[in-house]
Amino acid sequence: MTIKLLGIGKTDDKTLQNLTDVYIKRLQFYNKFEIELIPDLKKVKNLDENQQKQKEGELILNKISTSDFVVLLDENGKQLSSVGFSEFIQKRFNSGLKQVIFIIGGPYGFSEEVYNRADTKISLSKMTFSHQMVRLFFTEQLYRAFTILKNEPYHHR
Ligand SMILES: C[S@@+](CC[C@H](N)C(=O)[O-])C[C@H]1O[C@@H](n2cnc3c(N)ncnc32)[C@H](O)[C@@H]1O
Repeated sequence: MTIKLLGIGKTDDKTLQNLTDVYIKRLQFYNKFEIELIPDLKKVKNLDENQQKQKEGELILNKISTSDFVVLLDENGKQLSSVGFSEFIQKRFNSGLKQVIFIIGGPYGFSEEVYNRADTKISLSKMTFSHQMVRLFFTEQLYRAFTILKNEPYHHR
């Protein structure tokens, strides 16, 4: 099963990118993990909030296959412990899926169409983080989940 993280816009902060890269690299030992970044929309100043969400939503939906299990990272989603998240990942493996795709929204979140396509929503906190922070926090939590599933001494319960 491939695990993909889909986001919008590149990370312009080198420090955050370098930290995220540490976990991306570590994840390769456990599973096929890919990050795909949709380029930022051009001329966003001419778009209102809804138009931007709509356009980003179309780009996101174009990247999803019918067989994908789609998880939105959303502050209003379900909150899980790290052990709970590792169980969530294990359940996806057990279902024999080809790909699970986690999606980080744009500055205003997701369009209705993207919400409708989603299989579930997961929150990393009730607080709102920047999309670049979410890339780092998510990759670390996914790495942690694999170490929990493998009984490795990274996570202390
Ligand atoms: C700047 S936030 C957008 C916030 C916006 N208020 C919204 O309605 O989603 C950009 C993206 O980062 C992700 N994000 C931010 N905080 C999060 C959290 N606490 N848990 C999960 N994802 C989060 C979401 O994917 C969100 O769409």
